Amino acid sequence: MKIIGITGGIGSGKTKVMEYLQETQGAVICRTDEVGRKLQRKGTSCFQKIVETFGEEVLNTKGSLDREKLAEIVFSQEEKRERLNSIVHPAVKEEVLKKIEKERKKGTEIFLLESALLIEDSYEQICDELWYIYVESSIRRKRLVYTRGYTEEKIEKIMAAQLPKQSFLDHCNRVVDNSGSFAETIQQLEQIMKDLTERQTKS
Ligand SMILES: CC(C)(COP(=O)(O)OP(=O)(O)OC[C@H]1O[C@@H](n2cnc3c(N)ncnc32)[C@H](O)[C@@H]1O)[C@@H](O)C(=O)NCCC(=O)NCCS
Ligand SMILES: Nc1ncnc2c1ncn2[C@@H]1O[C@H](COP(=O)(O)OP(=O)(O)OP(=O)(O)O)[C@@H](O)[C@H]1O
Repeated sequence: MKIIGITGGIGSGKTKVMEYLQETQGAVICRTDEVGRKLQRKGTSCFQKIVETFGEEVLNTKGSLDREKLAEIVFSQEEKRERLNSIVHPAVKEEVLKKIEKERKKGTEIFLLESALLIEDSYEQICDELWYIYVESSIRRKRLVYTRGYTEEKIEKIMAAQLPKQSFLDHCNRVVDNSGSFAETIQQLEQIMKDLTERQTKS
């Protein structure tokens, strides 16, 4: 099974790329954002630790995590973000490793793992390749305001909490430039898949 890590800054199109490869290549996909969200549900051990660390003010009226409120805190204060990361990230990695084992046993050929934080969390050790989905930050800002209704301020703070372009370039094996139309991105993805198939045939 080939494990490919899909990374890049917020709003670079990682999910869109993964969904395309899921549809066209039958790849199995795993998003750490989603895994994290499940592990933070009311009543879980992560949830418990978050409430102990951040207090009940990060809960909504239903007693679940108020993600917007928590985002406000952790994207403004590095020390708080590190505390949240230290609660959530190890649990996410454990879950991801379980999923990988399950798919390996099923005979899955391509497993795609998506996160903005693959490099920080040393997923290089788990992935056979890392792909950097690159989009110029001004275009990412426009897409995030338009599609998610994020404020410019929120986007700025999240971007500041993520690695700069050069670090992604230093750690990734391939770069997909998704700044243009998605049709242009598809062309790059097809080229990469062709290269992967050729390498596999040769080895
Ligand atoms: C702060 C939280 C509650 C905000 O939740 P919300 O549902 O509003 O946003 P979501 O989780 O979809 O994240 C949106 C985007 O923000 C970026 N982001 C999220 N967490 C982080 C982080 N710790 N550092 C840098 N960027 C991050 C990613 O690009 C992500 O795609 C949530 O992001 C969180 O718990 N983050 C810490 C855990 C984490 O790193 N999760 C993601 C990978 S495991
Ligand atoms: N080439 C493109 N042209 C226009 N819009 C695009 C393109 N690629 C992605 N988008 C849009 O940009 C937005 C962000 O893309 P997506 O959600 O895939 O990013 P992401 O990298 O997964 O974000 P996050 O870091 O939050 O997980 C989405 O609304 C998506 O439809």
